[in-house]
Amino acid sequence: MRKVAIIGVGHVGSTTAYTLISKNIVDELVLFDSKENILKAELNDLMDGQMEQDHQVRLIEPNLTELADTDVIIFSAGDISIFEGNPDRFAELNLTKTIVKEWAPKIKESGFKGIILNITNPCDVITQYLQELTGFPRERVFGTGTSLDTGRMKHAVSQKMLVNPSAIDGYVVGEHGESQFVAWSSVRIGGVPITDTLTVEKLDALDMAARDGGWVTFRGKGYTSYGIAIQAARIVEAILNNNYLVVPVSHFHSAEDCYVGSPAKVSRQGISESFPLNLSNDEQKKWQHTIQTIHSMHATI
Ligand SMILES: NC(=O)c1ccc[n+]([C@@H]2O[C@H](COP(=O)([O-])OP(=O)(O)OC[C@H]3O[C@@H](n4cnc5c(N)ncnc54)[C@H](O)[C@@H]3O)[C@@H](O)[C@H]2O)c1
Repeated sequence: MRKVAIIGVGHVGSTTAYTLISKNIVDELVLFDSKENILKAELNDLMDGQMEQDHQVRLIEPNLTELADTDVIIFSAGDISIFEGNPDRFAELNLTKTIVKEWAPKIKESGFKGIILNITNPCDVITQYLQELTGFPRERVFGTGTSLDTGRMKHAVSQKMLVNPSAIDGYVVGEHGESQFVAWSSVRIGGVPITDTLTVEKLDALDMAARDGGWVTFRGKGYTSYGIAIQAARIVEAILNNNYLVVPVSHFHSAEDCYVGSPAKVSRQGISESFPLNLSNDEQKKWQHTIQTIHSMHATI
C-alpha cells in the first residue's frame, strides 16, 4: 500500500492531494489540518472528485497513529495570506517555525519511519528545522526547493525558444526565495548549451521572467497551487516507485552546512545522491550569496 499523509490542506495541500489521487500515485491518503471545517470539506470534495475513477484511494481522517506506517509526509501547513503586501517568503517564518515546533514531536512520537517532503515556506529553512527537531536522518527529510522555480524557468524558456519543455535540461538553484538563480551554465536545449544561443542580457531577462512567473500567479489569485502540486506529486511518485528521479530539491549540503536547492537523486531511501554543480564564476558568487541568505534566516529561529 502506498500511503501518504498531508499536514496542512490549504490551497497547496489540497491541490497536491487531488494530483496524487488523479494521477494514481497513492492508495491511502491521511489529511491533517488545524481547521476542522477545511479538513472536513476537503475530505468530502476529494471523495466526490474520485467517484468516477477506477482506482479508489482510501481517504483517512486525521489520527496520529496512522503515521506509523505512512511512507511519505507532505508538510504544507502555513498561512498564505501573510504574503499579501509582503512579497518575501521569509515573512511566513514567524508562524511556520511554530507549526514545526508543534508537529516535529508528534511525528516523532507516532513511530513514523518514512520520508518528510516539506513545501512550507521559507522552504529551505523550514526543511532544516524539521530535520533538526525530528532528528531523522538528513536523507529522509528534504524540501521541494527549487523544483517549482525550475519548472517556471522551463516555462519561460519554452515560450521564448518555441520548444517543448521536455527538451530543456537544467536547473534553478539556491534558496526557494529571492536569492535563487538560474544556473544557465547547466541549461541545455536538445543538448546545446543555451549560453551558445542567447546573450547574457537575454538570459537575464529570462531569469527575471521565470522569477516573476510565481508573482503573476500570486497577484492574480492570492496563492499558487498547480505548479507546486505537480512537482510535489512527481517527487512523491519517485519516492514510492523508487525511480531515481533527478530533481532540484532542498537537501543538506555538508560543505555549506545547510539545506539548499540543487539537483539530487530521489529514491525509496530519500536523497541517495547529490550532484555537484559546475558553476561559472559569476554563478559561484550568486551561490555564496544564496547560502549566506539561508544561514542568516536560519539564525533568526
Ligand atoms: N515551496 C514552494 O514552492 C511553495 C509554493 C507555494 C506555496 N508554498 C507554501 O506552502 C504553504 C501552504 O500554502 P497554501 O497556499 O496552501 O496556504 P494556505 O494558507 O491556503 O493553507 C495552509 C493550511 O495550513 C493549515 N495550518 C496552519 N497551521 C497548522 C497547524 N499548526 N497544523 C495543521 N495545519 C495547519 C491552515 O489551516 C491551512 O489550511 C505556505 O507556507 C506557502 O508559502 C510553498
